[in-house]
Amino acid sequence: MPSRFAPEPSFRHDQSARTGILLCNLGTPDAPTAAAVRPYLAEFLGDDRVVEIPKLAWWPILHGIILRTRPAKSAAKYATVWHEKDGSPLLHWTQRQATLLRGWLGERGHNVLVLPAMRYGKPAIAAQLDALKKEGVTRILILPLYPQYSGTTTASVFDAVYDWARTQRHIPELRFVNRYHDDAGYIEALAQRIEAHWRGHGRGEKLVMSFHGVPERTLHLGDPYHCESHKTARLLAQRLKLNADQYLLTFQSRFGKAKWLEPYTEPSLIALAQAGTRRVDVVCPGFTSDCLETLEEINQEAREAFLHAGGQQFEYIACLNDSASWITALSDIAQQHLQGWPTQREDEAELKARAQRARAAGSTQ
Ligand SMILES: C=CC1=C(C)c2cc3[nH]c(cc4nc(cc5[nH]c(cc1n2)c(C)c5CCC(=O)O)C(CCC(=O)O)=C4C)c(C)c3C=C
Ligand SMILES: [Fe+2]
Ligand SMILES: [Fe+2]
Repeated sequence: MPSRFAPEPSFRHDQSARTGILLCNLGTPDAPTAAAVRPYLAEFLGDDRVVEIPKLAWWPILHGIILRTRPAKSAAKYATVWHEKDGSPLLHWTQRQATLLRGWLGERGHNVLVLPAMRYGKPAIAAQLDALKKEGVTRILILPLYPQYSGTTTASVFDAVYDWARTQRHIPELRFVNRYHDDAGYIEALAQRIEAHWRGHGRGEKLVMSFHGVPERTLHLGDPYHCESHKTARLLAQRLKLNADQYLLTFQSRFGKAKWLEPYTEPSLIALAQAGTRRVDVVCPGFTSDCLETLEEINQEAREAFLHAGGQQFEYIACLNDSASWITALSDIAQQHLQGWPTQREDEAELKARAQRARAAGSTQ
């Protein structure tokens, strides 16, 4: 009788257990074309963590309207940020973070595999979990690249991992990182990014911290995202010694007609320009990598709106990407959650020796 579980390699007594980290981000299309954006959007907007409207009502809107019109419009925007050699900025930075994280943990003596994964599109979470297992990984830390927990993002990554686990006979040990919105290293990495920009370009009258939005309803239903975004902003402002009128927290990327978290980024920038603010510096602390939402929506569309409304100078401050202070922070966060797992090279050597001793003892009995 065929098994409903994925085939397992034969169990090997002498195989040493390895640890892996899955660095998860949102996802991106394969190319900046309508044909490539359509399946990506179908997967993304078909996720009931992202759009909570009952399927019976949502499916005709998604498939009958949105997926007929939005892919071409989104593709045109993706084309403006797509890198000739590296492709999607989101994928590029996520891959780079995975490579650097493995290297930095390696320098600290940890022998761990680190793979990047995307919740929508490729490399898919299930495929990367399969790849880790193939490498003999038996413990996996799921590390989403979302500092603030949201049901729409963090929980959706976890869903994909649980779905994969349902297909496995031999499930690896799993750990999940929910959040690091108030982690001292993450705040420090953001502060250093901003200070470096100020050193090179001077300082604006207002620092606008723009976070991705979510429907306001989710806040009233218990989602911590709004509060965690506010805490990140407050800690960052404290670290930069900003008083309340020197910075502003806003939410961007509204989708659909429902009310999302306020204040909205673009109308706030227009209001600032109209009130006489000549220069703004804009940073996106909730995005650990530059992507469509930061490079196009903020650095192109929002810039245009601010300048059009009478603003004089718009400074976009790049995301954390592969900055050294961010990779250090990410390594610290990972290390904190790896505690108790034998990832140090000497731990592994000790485990191997113990297994050999046990085998030798067994053979004499
Ligand atoms: C439909 C509702 C959406 C919710 C809720 C949402 C939450 C959310 N998203 C991010 C991070 C990213 N979103 C990105 C793109 C993007 N987001 C939505 C919609 C929602 N996001 C859409 C439809 C798109 C695709 C582009 C478009 O057609 O407008 C991206 C960029 C991806 C890229 O390839 O560069 C990121 C990153 C967060 C953090 C979040 C909730 C907190
Ligand atoms: Fe989004
Ligand atoms: Fe957007």
